[in-house]
Amino acid sequence: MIPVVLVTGFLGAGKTTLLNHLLTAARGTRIGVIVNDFGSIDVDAMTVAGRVDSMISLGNGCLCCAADTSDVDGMLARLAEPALRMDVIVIEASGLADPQAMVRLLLASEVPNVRYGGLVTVVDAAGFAATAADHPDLARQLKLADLVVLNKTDRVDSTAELIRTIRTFNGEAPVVSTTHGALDPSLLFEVGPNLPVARQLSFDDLADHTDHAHARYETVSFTSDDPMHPVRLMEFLDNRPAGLYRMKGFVHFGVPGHEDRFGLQTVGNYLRFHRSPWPRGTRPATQLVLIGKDVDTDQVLSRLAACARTDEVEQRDMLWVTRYVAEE
Ligand SMILES: Nc1nc2c(ncn2[C@@H]2O[C@H](COP(=O)(O)OP(=O)(O)OP(=O)(O)O)[C@@H](O)[C@H]2O)c(=O)[nH]1
Repeated sequence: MIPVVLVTGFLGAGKTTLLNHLLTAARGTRIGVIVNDFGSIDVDAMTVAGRVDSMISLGNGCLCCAADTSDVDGMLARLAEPALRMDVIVIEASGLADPQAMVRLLLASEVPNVRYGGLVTVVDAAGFAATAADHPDLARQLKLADLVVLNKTDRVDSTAELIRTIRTFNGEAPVVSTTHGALDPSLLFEVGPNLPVARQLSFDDLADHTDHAHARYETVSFTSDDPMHPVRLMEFLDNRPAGLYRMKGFVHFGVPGHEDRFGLQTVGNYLRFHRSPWPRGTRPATQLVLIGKDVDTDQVLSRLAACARTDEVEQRDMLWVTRYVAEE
């Protein structure tokens, strides 16, 4: 029986980072991955690709909104195909997905050689207080968790109080602190002999979900083949609308000496670029996914379009960007 581990967590908590870590740290384990990304550009899938044995992307879909079990079973059956010799299947839920609905789908699966392997909830230690106050869905993700990963602990002074608060939502699940999702894979699946036993859901847990979080958020994608102007893009980023909770993707500046691909991540006020070469065969282009609440998407898209380069760019203009480039 192949365990199916569900990874959930609020937007930007570090689910993809955790998944990438698992894929790297458990190289000997064959991990099948289902990525449930929002937006028409599958940025997470692009980041994950290349490191994964087998991956299915839901593209624009949402697992918890899947019409019926057969959709989910179709994906699980593909990954559980004996020829693939999978040891574990990990599903990265979108930050907005309803874990309860997803757990229910997995428990109802009729694929004979898979079993539900538990729910992991990733929490952003730095953003926890603000997120918990605004988003009741986080409470639900915590309540159902079999394991809580308290991530981004490098961004807080102490975790003791946070762990106490998490315990008020879920007194049973272990809380493991991590930075950059560096969780020991054996906590999730069989690297050693001990398998985690998923918690049984109560009747109440299985009740229908009503206030589905998606409705309150909007996702919009921006793409442009024209290189972006570093100063104008940074002006946009410095003044991004308050409700624009999350941005991720890749930016093409094409400035001499800076022709690389600039991966962009924003979570709340946090902003970082990661620099890397464009994968061979890819045409440089800017591709961004923006997720927000009460954001005027037309205005955001036209503001971004206005950041495309029409006039000359000095090499030193890139300094506005490079101060946000993360040290690898
Ligand atoms: N400082 C710090 N940054 C982190 C840590 N873990 C992840 N990040 C950064 O946080 C940002 C979001 O991480 P992701 O792994 O993409 O988060 P996610 O939960 O998959 O995001 P969504 O799929 O949009 O919900 C990225 O810029 C990561 O590099 C950490 O432990 N410390």
